[in-house]
Amino acid sequence: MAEAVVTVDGWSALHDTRQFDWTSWKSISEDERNKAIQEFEELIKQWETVEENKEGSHSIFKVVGNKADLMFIFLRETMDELEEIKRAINKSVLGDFLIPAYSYVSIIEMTMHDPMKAGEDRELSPYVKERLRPIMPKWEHACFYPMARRREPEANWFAIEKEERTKLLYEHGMTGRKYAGKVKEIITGSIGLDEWEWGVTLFAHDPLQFKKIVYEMRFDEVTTKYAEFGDFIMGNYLAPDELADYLAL
Ligand code: VOV
Repeated sequence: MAEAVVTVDGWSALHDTRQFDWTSWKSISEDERNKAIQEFEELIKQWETVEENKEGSHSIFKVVGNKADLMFIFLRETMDELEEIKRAINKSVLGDFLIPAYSYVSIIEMTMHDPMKAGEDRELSPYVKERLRPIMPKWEHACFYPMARRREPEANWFAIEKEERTKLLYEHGMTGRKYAGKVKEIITGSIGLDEWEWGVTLFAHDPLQFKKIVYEMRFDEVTTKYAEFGDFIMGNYLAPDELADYLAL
């Protein structure tokens, strides 16, 4: 029987996308709009303090397609904190206009089995610790999508030997390394938490790099043979001081 790989796990993640109710937003007074923005900016300041203390991380993106208007990504030590954040958004005045579109709940993970050093366990080095509790880069673009590994009779990821999985992930990692400095990734595990098995969050300065890396990886055996993909969502970074401009009419 194939052996499960032990994972090391880090911060919990909430990807929360919202449609913005522009029609209702237009119907309130400018004064009410300004108050709503100020209140939300205070909320963002609280999240910034958490990030400065390295107790979590957050980023907000303006979604390009019509799947949503905004994508919030939060990383926190506990699921309680993630639920509190969702509630705080919903209780805020701006929250009345942020209509839930889609969400994804997962936990940052790495395997203990080091694909770069087949047969060896990973040390809990400062590098690994940092990857499990990362401060998200404030790069211009992010792309999120959920994934699963195939469980077909002729291609069952969960039935092949650990050494084979390590080898395939090693090849995958080598493709990924070509994108150093261009694409940063956060892999979150969602088995038992959400519909798919992993969440992939990518950051880039140039969105073309998302297309290039995902295309190139389609030729890695781990993807060709074993990967299933959910919907992709792509957004442009919204800096905290841009919120008022974003909402201006
Ligand atoms: C930006 C580049 C980049 C780099 C360097 C990179 C490296 C690595 C390494 C070394 C490892 C193994 C980790 C561990 O836990 O030891 C992984 C793991 C994983 N990846 Fe990755 N990945 C990248 C990028 C990257 C992309 C673009 C994708 C999606 C496209 C595709 O076609 O899949 C992806 C997926 C995954 C997944 C779903 C997992 C979990 C797999 C599992 O089944 O367990 N990933 N990834």
